[in-house]
Amino acid sequence: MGTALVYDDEMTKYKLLWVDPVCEPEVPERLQVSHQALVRSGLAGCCVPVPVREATDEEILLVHSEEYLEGVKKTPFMDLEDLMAFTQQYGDVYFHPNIYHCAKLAIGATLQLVDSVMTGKVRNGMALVRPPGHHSQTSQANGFCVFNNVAIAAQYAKKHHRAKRVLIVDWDIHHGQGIQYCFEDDPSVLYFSWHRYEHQSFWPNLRESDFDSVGSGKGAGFNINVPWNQVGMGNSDYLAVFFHVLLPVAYEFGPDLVLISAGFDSAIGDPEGLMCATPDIFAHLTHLLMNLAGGKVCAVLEGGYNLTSLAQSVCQTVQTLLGDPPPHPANLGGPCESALESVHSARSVHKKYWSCLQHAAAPFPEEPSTKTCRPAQQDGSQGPQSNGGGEAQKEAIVWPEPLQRDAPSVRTALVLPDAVACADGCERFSPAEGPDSMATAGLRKHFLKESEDGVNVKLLYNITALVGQMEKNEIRNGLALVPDVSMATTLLTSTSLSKRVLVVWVGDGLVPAQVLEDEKTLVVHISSTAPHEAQSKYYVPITLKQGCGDTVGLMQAALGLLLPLGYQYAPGLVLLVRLPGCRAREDLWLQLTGLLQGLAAGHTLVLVQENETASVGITASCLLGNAAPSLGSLAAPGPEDVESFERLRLRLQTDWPLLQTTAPDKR
Ligand SMILES: CC(O)(O)CCCCCNCCCN
Ligand SMILES: [Zn+2]
Repeated sequence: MGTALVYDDEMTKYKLLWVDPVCEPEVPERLQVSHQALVRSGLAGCCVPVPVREATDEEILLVHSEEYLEGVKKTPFMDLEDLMAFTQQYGDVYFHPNIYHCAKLAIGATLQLVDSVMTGKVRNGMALVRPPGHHSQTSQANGFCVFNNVAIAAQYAKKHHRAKRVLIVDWDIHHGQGIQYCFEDDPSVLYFSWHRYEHQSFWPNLRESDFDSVGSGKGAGFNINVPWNQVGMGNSDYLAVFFHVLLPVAYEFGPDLVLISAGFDSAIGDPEGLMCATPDIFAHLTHLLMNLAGGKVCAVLEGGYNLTSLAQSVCQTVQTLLGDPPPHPANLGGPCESALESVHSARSVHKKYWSCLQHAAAPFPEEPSTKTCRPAQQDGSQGPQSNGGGEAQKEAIVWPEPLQRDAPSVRTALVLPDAVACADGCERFSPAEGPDSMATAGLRKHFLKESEDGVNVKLLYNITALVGQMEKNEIRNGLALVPDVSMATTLLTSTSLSKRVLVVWVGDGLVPAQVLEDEKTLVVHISSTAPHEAQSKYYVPITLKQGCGDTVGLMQAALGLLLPLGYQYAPGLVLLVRLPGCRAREDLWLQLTGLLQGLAAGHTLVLVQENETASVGITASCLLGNAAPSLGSLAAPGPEDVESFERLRLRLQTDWPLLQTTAPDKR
C-alpha cells in the first residue's frame, strides 16, 4: 500500500498584507519549498497524489462555533481596513481575502488524507497545508491558525470512520492549545504535545501548557504535555520523550488512527523554536509511530519557519512514510538535565492514569534545575540562546545536509530450507557461487559437527553471504530458518564486518559465550530468567516473570529499554533471534521486527529455528515494510517486571544515558 501526498498550490495564495513582525514568518514560500523539495528529491513521484477539496460547513462545525464561522465567511469581502480590524480580535494571526478559502482547503486536504488512510486506499500519508491549525479554538483564530485541521480530522474520523481511539502526536514546537481544549474531557482522543515553554515565559504563555494539565473528567490522563523549559533541545532529548513518555502510553492506549500535528519549527535553525534537533530525527519519530494503529498514520503540516530545515524535515518524514530505511541515528548522547526533568514530571503526573508508568515513575521532583543544558559549542560560543523570545539568532546556524537514504535494490531476502516455500514479495537468497573449499573447511572446522551433511554448509555459507550483502547495502533485510540459531548467531557475529552488532536474543536459552565475549556485540536477552550473572554493559538481561509470552511486558521492555539501548548503540547490523520454544505472540514478534528496522539503516536479520515455518510469511511481510498489526489496548505490565526493568535501568543508565528517565540529582 502506498503513501498519500495531499497538496495544492492554491494554499500558497494568501499572505500578510500589512506590517506585523509576529506574523512575518508565516509565508507562502513555506509550502512551496516543502513541495518543491519533495518533487526534486523524487519523493513526490513515489507518493499517491490525493486531491484537496473544500471542507463543508458541517465539517468545520465539528470543532468551531457558528458565529465564528459566520464571521470568517465575511473576510473574503473585506477591504484592508476591515481585515485588520477583524484580525485585531485575535492573537498572533492575520487574515487575507483568500485565507478563508485556503483554510477550507487545509481542512479538506486533511480529511481527504484521513479518508484515504481509513478506507485502506493508502497505508499512510502527508498533507502539506497552510494555514496551520493546532492553535485555533471553538470561536477564535490564533497563532497563524484559522480552523483546527487536526482536531476536525479527529472528530471526523470518529464520526465517519468509526475510529474508537485517535492518537494525536503534536511535535510542533508550540503547544497546540486548541487541540488540548477540544479534547480536554474526551478519553477517545489522546493528545500528546511537546512545546517550548521556558516556565511559561514562551508564547502562548499558558499555565495549562504545563505537564500537570492531564485532561479532566473522563478525559483525565488523555492529555500529555511535555514542556521544554530550555531551548537547544536535541535528538537525544526528543527520542528520550518518545521512549519514556509517548510510546509506552501510546501502545497502552492502542489507537486505531494516528494523526501527527507535524510542525517542523522543532528542528534546528527555526527562529521560533531555537532547538538543535536535526531534520533526520523526524525520520525516526515517524518510524517509531508507524507500527501503531496498523500503520494508519496521517501527518499534517503545522509550523516550520526556517525554509531549509523545513524542507529537509518534510522530506525525511515522507521518505520514512514511504518505507525507506531511516538514516543511522547520529551519535546520540543522553538527554540533558532539563529534558529529564520534563520527562520525569510528565511520567509522574501520568503514573496514576497509565499502568505502564504505575511502578516506574519515581515520586514527584523538587524545584526545577537552572543548569543550562547545552555546554558551550566547540568554538566556545553558546548554543542557540533564547533572548527572551526577542529577535531571532544573529549568526546563521548551520547543520549537515541529511545523508542519502538509499534503499537497496533487494528489500527482503530469505534463506530457507529447500522444502520451505518462499513468501511472496521476497526472494530466496542464493548467492551466485557456493562456498569454496576454504569457506567449507572453515565452516566445518568451527561450526559443524562431523556428522552434519553438506546441506548445512551451504546454508551457513548463505547466511554469511546474506549478511555480507546487507552490510554492503545491496540487500536491506532478511529472514533465515536455520537448524541451530545459536550456532548461526555465533557464526554471523564472528564474520560480520559491522563495527557493532545488536543481538536481540528472545527466549529461554544461554547466549553462546563467543557472542558474549565478542567486543563488537551488544546482547539484549529477553527471557523468563536471567541465565548469566554477567555484569557487563554489553549484556543486558531483561527478565519477564511470565516469559516471552507476556506481550505487555515484552512490549514495554522493548520501548523503554531495548530501543533506547539500540539507538544509543547505533549498530551496523541487528540480529533478531527467536530461540526454540520462545512463546512470544506473533503480533508482538512483528512489532519487534517492525520497530528494530529503525536501526542499522534497516539491516535486520531475523533468525528462527527451521521448524518454525509458520512465522515465515508474516515476518517477511513485516520486513517488506507492511505495518505490524495493532496490539490493541495493552493491559498492565506485571509490577515485579517493571521493578526489575527499573533496577536494570539504574544499573545501566550511566553507561547508556538514553535509558534515563529522571534527572541525576533527583534519584
Ligand atoms: C503553527 C505554529 O505553532 O507554528 C504557529 C506558531 C505561532 C507563533 C506566534 N508567534 C509567537 C511570538 C513569539 N515569537
Ligand atoms: Zn509551531
